[in-house]
Amino acid sequence: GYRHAAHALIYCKMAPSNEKMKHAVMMQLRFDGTLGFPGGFVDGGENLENGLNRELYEEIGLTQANHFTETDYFGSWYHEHIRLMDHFYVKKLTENDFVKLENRTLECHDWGGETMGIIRVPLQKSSKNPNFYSLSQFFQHNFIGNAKHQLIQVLVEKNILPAVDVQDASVNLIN
Ligand SMILES: O=c1[nH]cnc2c1ncn2[C@@H]1O[C@H](COP(=O)(O)OP(=O)(O)O)[C@@H](O)[C@H]1O
Repeated sequence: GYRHAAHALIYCKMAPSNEKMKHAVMMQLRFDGTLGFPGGFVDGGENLENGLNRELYEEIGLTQANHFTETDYFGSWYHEHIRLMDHFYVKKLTENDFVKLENRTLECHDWGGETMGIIRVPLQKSSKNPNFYSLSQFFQHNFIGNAKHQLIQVLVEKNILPAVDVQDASVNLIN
């Protein structure tokens, strides 16, 4: 047998007045020092979405109004070496709801334990050097499991950044 986990990428579109950041994408600094998405193990008997919503309440204070459902399902990956089936969900929130979650994190059960920080993925281009993507530096960090791959796939599929820019940032370290 194997265990199940569920993780979520939450993002929002920023107000048009925000010229540098068109979107915000949430990730977290985990207790083990790596970057990943909020979420965790789903207990036996609990359905995936219920498990995910429970984990997201503990980590970022997700409330009923923003609960994940089957329509937010993105895909699953099996990690043979640790016998884990990881289920991935993606949801777009309003900027207001996104910011509320960021702020609530500091008062959550898991703060300072499993969750060492909620961060926004740096998506902006340098104003001085148009070839420079903050993302290329960001990709140099260590990510848990296939979180980096999940991030890349969502950035492209949800049209958060042009595919060519994501590709550039993932193959070139420019600074
Ligand atoms: O963002 C992610 N993407 C893919 N897999 C992840 C991510 N975060 C954690 N995992 C994997 O799922 C397992 C369970 O998730 P959880 O967040 O509870 O981590 P933990 O067991 O290290 O506390 C982890 O051991 C890790 O292998």
